[in-house]
Order: sequence, then C-alpha cells, then structure tokens
Amino acid sequence: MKTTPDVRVGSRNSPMARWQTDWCVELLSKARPDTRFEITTMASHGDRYQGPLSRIGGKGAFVKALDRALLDGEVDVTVSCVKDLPSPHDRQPGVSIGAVLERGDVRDALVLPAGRPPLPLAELPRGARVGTSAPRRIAQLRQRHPYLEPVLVRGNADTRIARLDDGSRGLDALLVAYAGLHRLGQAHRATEILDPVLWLPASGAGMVVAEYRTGDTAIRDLLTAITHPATATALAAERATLATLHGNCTTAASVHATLTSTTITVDAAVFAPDGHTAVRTHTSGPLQQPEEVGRRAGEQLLRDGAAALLHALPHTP
Ligand SMILES: NCc1[nH]cc(CCC(=O)O)c1CC(=O)O
Repeated sequence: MKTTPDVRVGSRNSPMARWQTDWCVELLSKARPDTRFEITTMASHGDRYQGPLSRIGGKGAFVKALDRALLDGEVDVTVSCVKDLPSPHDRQPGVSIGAVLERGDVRDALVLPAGRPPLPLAELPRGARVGTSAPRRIAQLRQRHPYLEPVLVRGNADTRIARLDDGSRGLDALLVAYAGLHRLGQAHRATEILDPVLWLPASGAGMVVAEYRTGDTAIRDLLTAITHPATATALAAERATLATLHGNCTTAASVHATLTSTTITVDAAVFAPDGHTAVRTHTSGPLQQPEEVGRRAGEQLLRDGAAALLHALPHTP
C-alpha cells in the first residue's frame, strides 16, 4: 500500500495568520482527504517589533522565519496574506506562490473605541487621532481628511483594536482591513466600510496565498488544486503593476484588479506621502493577459510621474 507523507504547513502565530492557515488546511484536507496536514506556528520579527517596519527591512520581517523554515525543509508550505509579502522584486528566491485562495473583501473599515457613538470617517471631529501605519492609508487621510491626525500604530489587528479600546494611545479611531476584522470575528466593530472607488484599497487586499519551495512539484500540484482562478488572475495583474513600479513598504500605492468574463481592469494610484499629489490609472485588457495589463498600468503611472512619488522618504518618525 502506498503511504502518503504528511505535509507540514508553516504559519505565523497571530490570530489572523492562524485563521488563514486553518482555512488553507481545511481546503487542502478536502482536496486530499488521505493526507495528514500538520501546522507549525512561528513568531515573526515583524510581529514582535512594534516600531516602523522600514527600520527592520520592510515586510520581509513578516515572512523571514516562514521562508527560512521552508528553505530549510522544516515545513513544506507556508501561508501568508499577500499584503504582508515583500514586493515581487524583493521576494526571497527559491520561494514560489502555489495556491491563491478566494479573495475576501478588499475594503478598509473604520473602527471606533468600544462604547463610542458610531461615526463615519467624514464625521470625526477636527484633530481626531486615527491609528494606522500603512503609507497608503496615511496619504489618503492627508488628502481627503487633512484635519484628522494620523497616528502610527503597528501590531497585529487584534492588538491594535485592544489599544484603541484601552485608550492607551489616545486614539479616536482605527483604519483596518475589513477582511481582517472578519477573520478575527470582529466585523461588527466596523462603523463604516469605505467605498473602494473613493478610498483606494491595498494591492493584494483580502488575498491569502500558500507558498512552497520552488521545484517541489508534488507540493506545487497539491496547491494548484485549491487555487481560486479568478483571484490568481487578479493577483498576477496587481503584482505585475507593483513590480513595474518598483515600490516598497514605504510606498503609498493602491492597486486593484477587477474582472469581467472577458476583461481585466487595473485601477491603481500612487500618492505622495503628504497626500497632495496622486497619479492614477484605469487600464483594461483581455482577461487572458493579467501580467500584460498590470504592467501597462504600472508603466502608465510611471509616465504620469509616479517615480518621483515612489521613493519619497518614509513619513514615519
Ligand atoms: N497590514 C497588515 C494586514 N495584512 C493583511 C491584513 C488584513 C487582511 C487582508 O487584507 O488580506 C492586515 C490588517 C490590516 O491591514 O488592517
């Protein structure tokens, strides 16, 4: 009788990461009922360190431990949300994306301290302290609501909500991903879900991927079985735009691919850190050519002056 080897799946140990990994393993178990999957959790430097990410090498800090475990053969698969991966051109060689899971909500949400009247962003009073550390959110706050005060808050989404509620940072509100709130069972805390046409979403928002050691074809085939094709197409386009822009974790950019049955459209923007300048594009093409459409969107932004905005100094102290 053929024995099936176990598959070891690496995850960060934050509650959101665990939710994502459990979901992925559930899909894998359905696809391969005869295989036993085992989850190994690990702490990441990006989770432990609470200062600006740009000081510890950017988003790589989230996936370094996962990448090392993968490359050392301690695990066969790692699960991450796309937003926490480094830009495509900075990605660790030897690690490939295998599965792209169905996209969740791309929108950002506003959360107020427990017990406060539920106000939308536009009704927060002058000087209200809005917690976020994403350059994209800070730039849009400065552009659309310049009378509000962005406050740098890092940490896992659940810790950020705890800090909002305990008043320790004097925060009046938090901007977070609505998909993340869902994953933490906290969707009811959103007092407003921001319209993605007016408040632009993060590239890769709401997407979870499973990665593997490049060349491990057995694991690659396993991961292909649980890929959501439309999400994979959107991811290919959004990553192609980012790769063309050569942005990093200090870049305030938004990339959002949407699909019809025949076309793919990339809406993308790059903001100056102070929110005063933004270049935007709306680029469409055939559904079969996501990379091409994504690249054209990036090139259009560069032609319109995005490069000067991209490498502005980090705005965080
Ligand atoms: N920046 C951290 C991060 N990475 C992914 C999500 C949420 C889930 C997702 O959009 O995939 C979050 C939380 C947030 O932005 O509030």
